[in-house]
Amino acid sequence: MRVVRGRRSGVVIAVAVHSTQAGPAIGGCRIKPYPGWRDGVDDVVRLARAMTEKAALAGLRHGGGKAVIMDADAVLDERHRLLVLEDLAEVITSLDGAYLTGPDIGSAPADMEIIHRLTGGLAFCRPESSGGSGNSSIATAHGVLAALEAAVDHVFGTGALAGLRVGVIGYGSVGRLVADELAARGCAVTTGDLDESRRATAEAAGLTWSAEDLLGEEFDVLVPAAVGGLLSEERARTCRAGLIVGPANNQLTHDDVASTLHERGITWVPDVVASAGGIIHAVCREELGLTEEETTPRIRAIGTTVTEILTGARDSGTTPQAAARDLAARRRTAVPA
Ligand SMILES: NC(=O)c1ccc[n+]([C@@H]2O[C@H](COP(=O)([O-])OP(=O)(O)OC[C@H]3O[C@@H](n4cnc5c(N)ncnc54)[C@H](O)[C@@H]3O)[C@@H](O)[C@H]2O)c1
Repeated sequence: MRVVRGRRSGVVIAVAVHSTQAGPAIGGCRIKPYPGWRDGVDDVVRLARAMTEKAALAGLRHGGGKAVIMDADAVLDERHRLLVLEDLAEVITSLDGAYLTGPDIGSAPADMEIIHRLTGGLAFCRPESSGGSGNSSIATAHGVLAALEAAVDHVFGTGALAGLRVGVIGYGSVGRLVADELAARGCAVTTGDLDESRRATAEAAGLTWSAEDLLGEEFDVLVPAAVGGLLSEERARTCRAGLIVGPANNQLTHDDVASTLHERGITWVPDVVASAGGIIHAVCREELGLTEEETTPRIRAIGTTVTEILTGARDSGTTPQAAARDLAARRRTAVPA
């Protein structure tokens, strides 16, 4: 773990490397404000740990890591942003290849191009025009859909999506792709976003827009596609969805929430599985040199992993979270594909 105040930017940067057992740690760079630097450090540690599980479950030769840039107001002008990226690149370089970064909340492929250049290649998801795999949202959405199809099959005993009532929390880059695709497949999709300006696009795609708290509404499937930490103990006790599966990282405020959901008969697919499409795409395209056609089945395999986790949880009477951790540990010690 490195926590520094950037000598150029003055901004606090934390980089956590949780594991390099399977290979270099991989995980995005988050730029957002935190109440205090300790909150940012707590966040980076949780996120890095989740990345280790995500990489193991995805069968990647990587461990988990994460970077957070604790920008006071999360608005960096171009000049300041460059100074921050130079400071981050310096930290990444000092880790001697143990950590590879990528985009996350607040950072983008253009930032990765700069870090890639400054670190001699230690960043994923540069723009396609620069030889990278670009924005990961499409691949992440494909992975969520693969996870959702498998989970629907497991929970409702049918792979048919048409007619399901689905709530999508957050109509951003990934949420929009997932919501629109589900609507196109005949689901009754309700979505909502703090950003009301997205409403017209959603309604044009045939979705129902809701300003209500979707966690309290009745759905067959709930897709958390906004920020992490929406599922607290209290919300888990009142949630009325049959199945929860979505891309938001670190959806649970605490591990115990997984037990509460389980006891209430709500199937929760761990986000470390459902959100892995983007990272699988980046590694397959940029590191393994696979084509899009060769990469797609690797993303679709998220569905097989979901089935394995949910079946394992049912057979052993544990939560999907416990089953996912167990499977991640087994895959980490096996030789990854
Ligand atoms: N983009 C990827 O490839 C990727 C990969 C893995 C995980 N994720 C995770 O998936 C989630 C969505 O990612 P994204 O790239 O679509 O982000 P995004 O910023 O494009 O979209 C998130 C949307 O959620 C909205 N939002 C925030 N808080 C909300 C709330 N409380 N209620 C309703 N809406 C709210 C925002 O206004 C925004 O429109 C994030 O948690 C992200 O960390 C994304």
